[in-house]
Amino acid sequence: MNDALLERLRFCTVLPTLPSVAFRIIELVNDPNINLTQLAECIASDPALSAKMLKVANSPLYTTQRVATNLRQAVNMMGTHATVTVALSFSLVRSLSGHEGNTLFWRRTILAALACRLLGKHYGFNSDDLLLAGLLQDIGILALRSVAPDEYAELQAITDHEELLKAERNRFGSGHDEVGYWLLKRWGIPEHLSLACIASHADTPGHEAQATPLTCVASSGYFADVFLKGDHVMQIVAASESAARWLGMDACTTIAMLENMREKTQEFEALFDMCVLQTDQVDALLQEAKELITIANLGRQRELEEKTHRDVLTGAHNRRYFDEAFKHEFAVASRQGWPLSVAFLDIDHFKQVNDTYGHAAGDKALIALSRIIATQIRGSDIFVRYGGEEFVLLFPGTVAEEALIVLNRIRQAVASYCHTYDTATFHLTISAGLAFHMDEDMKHETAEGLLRTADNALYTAKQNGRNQIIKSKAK
Ligand SMILES: Nc1nc2c(ncn2[C@@H]2O[C@H](COP(=O)(O)OP(=O)(O)OP(=O)(O)O)[C@@H](O)[C@H]2O)c(=O)[nH]1
Repeated sequence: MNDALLERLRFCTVLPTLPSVAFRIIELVNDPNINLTQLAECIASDPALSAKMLKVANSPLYTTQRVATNLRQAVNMMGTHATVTVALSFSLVRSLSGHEGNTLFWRRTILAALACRLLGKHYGFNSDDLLLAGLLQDIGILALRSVAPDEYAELQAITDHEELLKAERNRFGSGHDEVGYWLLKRWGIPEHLSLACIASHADTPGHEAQATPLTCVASSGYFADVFLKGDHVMQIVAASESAARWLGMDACTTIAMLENMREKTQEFEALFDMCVLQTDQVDALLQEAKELITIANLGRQRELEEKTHRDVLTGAHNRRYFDEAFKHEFAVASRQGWPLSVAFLDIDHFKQVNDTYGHAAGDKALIALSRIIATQIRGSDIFVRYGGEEFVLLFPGTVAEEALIVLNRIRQAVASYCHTYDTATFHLTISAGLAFHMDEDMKHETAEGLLRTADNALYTAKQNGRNQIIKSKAK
């Protein structure tokens, strides 16, 4: 930490300090032989804290079937560790918040602590430790305010937390993260908790996103800001980004966490005797954010699916898509007795195009041809690049005669199209074999069998001189 600031902190007589009960509790935290009786006695010495502990033990946050009617029972029910951390949390907030309970600082601190607790629960960490770490993470702000009240007052207008930290570093040489760490060490707070101050402002995770108690603290401030700042949707985006960066949490889970926070806020307000939420707009905004994220996710998923189902060169469906779709259409047609026409298409003498004009000209021709075919079919028809210069057309719900009309239309459109490449122009033709499924005399046992019939018909079309469609004969 900056030396000059350290000097000022050391000699400051009004630094925030904890009530004596909190110091005794810290001593107990560091004592490996701590027992529940000692702890209960320590808390009992502070009537306000005792009442609070009883309230906490019976609150929905610590739901158990039993009700604690006295402090001893409450401490027994919560166990040593939870009692220590919760008692420390409350005595800390009570003594430090003083008369300024509802300032932005305390509202953000309480909300961030709530976020820490819920994140801890979500990832299976000790949620009481995380609650306390969340409460402690910005304690350095109080220290800086005590040491330089006038100078700090000038930073008061900065509402963005990261901007505030930058301004502190400019003004004092160190920010509230380092100052907080120093203060907590001085109080004797265990290292795993005091590190929360530093973690809350680490620049980057330094490793791949991974949920740890410290990365929970690091993202908790962003969760709190969703409820505090005017531009909620931007804050939801920031919370979602930070949760992804630190914890690897997806956007839907982030929204669910925020909803959970919203639900639990009232209980928290009651426990800390503070009013932290000032707007009921949050509900509507969370709903809106949820819808936006769902739509974005669906869009992304569809885009991805589309990409994996399409041939890159021509945009036609690919073989992987066809295998699934064909199996499905064949099964539906067989079950319902619906007609299904299938055509195998092949470009005539395509090798000559490559050999004469080059592979790039062949590619361009494949693209043009695919466009022609795509414009001649219905949305329910399935156009597939089966491989190389071979294509398959599936016509669900279409009898062979209708499919034949479409195929001839395609054949004519292809034949009349003039391809250009550099200065060269050329024409192409296609041949196709058509097979049909579901008439009494044209039933196929399997999808593969149906495709084979179409392939055989294509072979006949080639044999017969190309540029023609052959409809397979009834068996
Ligand atoms: N440019 C280009 N050519 C391809 C692609 N895929 C396959 N081909 C070519 O398509 C040609 C197919 O040739 P063949 O199977 O001999 O058939 P054909 O010349 O069309 O003759 P017929 O089918 O008998 O009328 C080969 O030259 C392949 O290299 C591709 O993606 N791009």
